[in-house]
Amino acid sequence: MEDHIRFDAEACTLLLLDQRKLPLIEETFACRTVEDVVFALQTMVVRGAPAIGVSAAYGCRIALRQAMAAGAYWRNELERLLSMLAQARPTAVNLAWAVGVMREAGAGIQDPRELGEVWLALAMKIHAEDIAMNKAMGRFGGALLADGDTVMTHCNAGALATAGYGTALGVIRGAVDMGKKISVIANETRPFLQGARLTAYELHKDGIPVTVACDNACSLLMKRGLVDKVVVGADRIVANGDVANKIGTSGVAILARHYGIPFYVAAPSSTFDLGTPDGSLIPIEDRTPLEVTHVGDTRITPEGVPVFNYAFDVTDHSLITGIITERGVLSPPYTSSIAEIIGQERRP
Ligand SMILES: CSC[C@H]1O[C@H](OP(=O)(O)O)[C@H](O)[C@@H]1O
Repeated sequence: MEDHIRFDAEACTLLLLDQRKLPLIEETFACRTVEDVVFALQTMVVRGAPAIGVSAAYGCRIALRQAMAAGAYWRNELERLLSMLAQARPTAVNLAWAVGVMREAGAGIQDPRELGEVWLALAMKIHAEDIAMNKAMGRFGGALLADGDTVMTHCNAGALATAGYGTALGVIRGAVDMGKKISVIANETRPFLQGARLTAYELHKDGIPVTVACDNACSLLMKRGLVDKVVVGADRIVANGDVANKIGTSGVAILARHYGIPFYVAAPSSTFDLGTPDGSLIPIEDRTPLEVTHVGDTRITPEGVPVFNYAFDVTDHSLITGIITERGVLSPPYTSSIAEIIGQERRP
């Protein structure tokens, strides 16, 4: 599934597999303007921290084409569009990282045509490198899984959340590629159901045994010894190893610690934010109530009753057995292992 994000350079159009409609409908959503890209990010046509970063990189190229219409003022218009893009979703650091990398590469280039060529090449490099990083994570992480393991995941950290192959699901795929028999329990992950709809879709297509579980079955499944390890993705990992990920992740981590089950996080270096010292400072996206009050078009809560819909939570670094990256597996104390292995160098 390495083609769910495509860029038509001639039409300067980003083509996305519409993840809102999976698994029942496979449909492409075309982004011809920055507004289209922002809409796709905010409504989760495309979602998942690395996939958001790759899409934003192509979004910068679209912003340049759009800004050219402003004539002599194209730089001002470009900056307005880039700022709009960078603010589309607040928690996944990959979005700001990708726009920042593009801005840095374009600094000092006066000719918009030259800038367009540089940005297209860089966006394609970010895209290709994400797949390569996923496969490296698969090798490092796959070695941590034992033949016959049942691994619990939360949300979707697969090919659909990245440029292809996946972070947490990349670890699963890496172990399978090593000849290990791995089964997966995919937490459905209310309210957007990334686990039930997207992880199950990906793994079933790959022929990897997957069972969907209600989010609130987690403790029972662990207590009954049905979970050997947990592997999840991340949206932002900060300097002390605290991890922002899909809402519910911290609860899974607390239960895993209670039941003595190893809890791993898989993420590329582009998901690290060394400028933020701890997880209390990570912005948590607060999404539309409609995702909670409705299932599809059907209302399930009474009119007038408020709901919480925080999209992420923060797992304390003390609950994490290891952080799997494309540069190796980080072990506690994370403040030093992150500084040593990830460091400041996170450029593609
Ligand atoms: C490859 S990790 C992706 C990460 O992003 C997901 O959030 P969302 O579906 O809202 O973009 C989830 O937290 C995943 O772990």
